[in-house]
Amino acid sequence: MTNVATLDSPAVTTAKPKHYRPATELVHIETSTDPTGGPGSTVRDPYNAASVPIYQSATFKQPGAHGSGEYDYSRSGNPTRSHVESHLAKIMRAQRAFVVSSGMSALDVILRLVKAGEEIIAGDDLYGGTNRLLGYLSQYNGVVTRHVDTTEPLAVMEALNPEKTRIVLLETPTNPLIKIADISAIADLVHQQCPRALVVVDNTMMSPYLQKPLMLGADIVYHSGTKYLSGHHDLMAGVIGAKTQATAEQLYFVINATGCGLSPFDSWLLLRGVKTLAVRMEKQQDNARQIAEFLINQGFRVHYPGNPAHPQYELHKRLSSGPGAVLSFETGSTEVSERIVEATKLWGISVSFGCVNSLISMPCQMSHASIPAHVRQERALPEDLIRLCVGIEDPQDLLEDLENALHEAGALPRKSLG
Ligand SMILES: Cc1ncc(COP(=O)(O)O)c(C=O)c1O
Ligand SMILES: N[C@@H](CCSC[C@H](N)C(=O)O)C(=O)O
Repeated sequence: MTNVATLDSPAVTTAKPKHYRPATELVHIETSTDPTGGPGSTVRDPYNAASVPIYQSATFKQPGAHGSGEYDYSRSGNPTRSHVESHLAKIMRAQRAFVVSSGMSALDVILRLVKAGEEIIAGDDLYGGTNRLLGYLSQYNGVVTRHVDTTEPLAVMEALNPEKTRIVLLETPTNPLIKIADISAIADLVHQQCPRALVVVDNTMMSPYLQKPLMLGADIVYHSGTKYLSGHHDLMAGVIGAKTQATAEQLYFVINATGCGLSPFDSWLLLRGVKTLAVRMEKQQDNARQIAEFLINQGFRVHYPGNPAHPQYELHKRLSSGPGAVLSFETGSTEVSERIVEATKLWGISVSFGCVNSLISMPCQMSHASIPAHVRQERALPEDLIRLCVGIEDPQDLLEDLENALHEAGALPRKSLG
């Protein structure tokens, strides 16, 4: 059934997988010893291995001169990669999923669906690397991005151009200001006004455990698999979910043509990580709620969708099943923020998030440093912003370490805002 040289990728089935509750679904990997795959399974394992094997092979021998084997070359398809892709398709409620070498490479694959002269609409608060890639397309490929406030569906609507808009790219919550975009309302508007446009959601901060954008009207969802999906900062990966077979085929073509499919070993690591997503996310989120509450009580301006004072608290509750474990806060002084970051002992000073360890960073100097200072200023990204990515440690230790750092930096006591 495979046609690796052109559009279709190997090991694909149209069978509908059985759905369980989220924590069960993450652990339960469907395989079959049936040579035809079996119901709900896209990948067969002749030996019934309890852990999906790593097919560390670049090529696959063919049954004859005309090829026709299910796999021929790992750039085009690999059984370990197929396993994780079919598992993630089920979890994201996607028609098809693809795993690639990083979150940025997932976005790169998606953006290749846009031709010169067409336009992208994206947020004005978004990950620095995303901003950089969009800037590159504008400079070298003739694809302009209009940055708007995606917390306002009307702002998106006003930027839509039925002839030109090809992609509306949403991050929700945004990195690092944790703003929320109404995926459903925006998807409805876009589909009515620009039937050719695709609504693409970067769901990295939520993971499919907390939010499923394809069920909210998005056409494509992607994640940095480097973050929650793998959970241990021991690999780089990108995960794409497509709502329709037609979109999936276009994406697969680019992945095969450019060669960014995830390696067998990293596919295996990603699959192992995904199984514990529910327990990690529940614990990290629980810890994050406590940290946010502590900071709010100290009078800091905290950005966290679990905070009832967050301007889109109710909207986020409608879109997702939880606030997640990334928050940011302002201190009022870049120097004070630097001192806080450097005074922590348990919180690692590091970019990225979604790891079992807690991390602290200053976005303007780290993850978002590639956005020029004047653009950061125009977009009101505070230079003193501290981002916290909460891990699975004992929350009391995290709170004590943070409180000590705040004292050491001279950031406490502050007047409580109540
Ligand atoms: C929201 C968001 N999307 C995408 C990416 C890109 O992912 P990766 O680092 O895996 O390329 C990142 C971070 O790097 C991110 O924070
Ligand atoms: N030097 C890197 C910075 C990566 S930031 C990773 C992550 N998305 C985050 O928000 O912390 C780069 O230039 O991309």
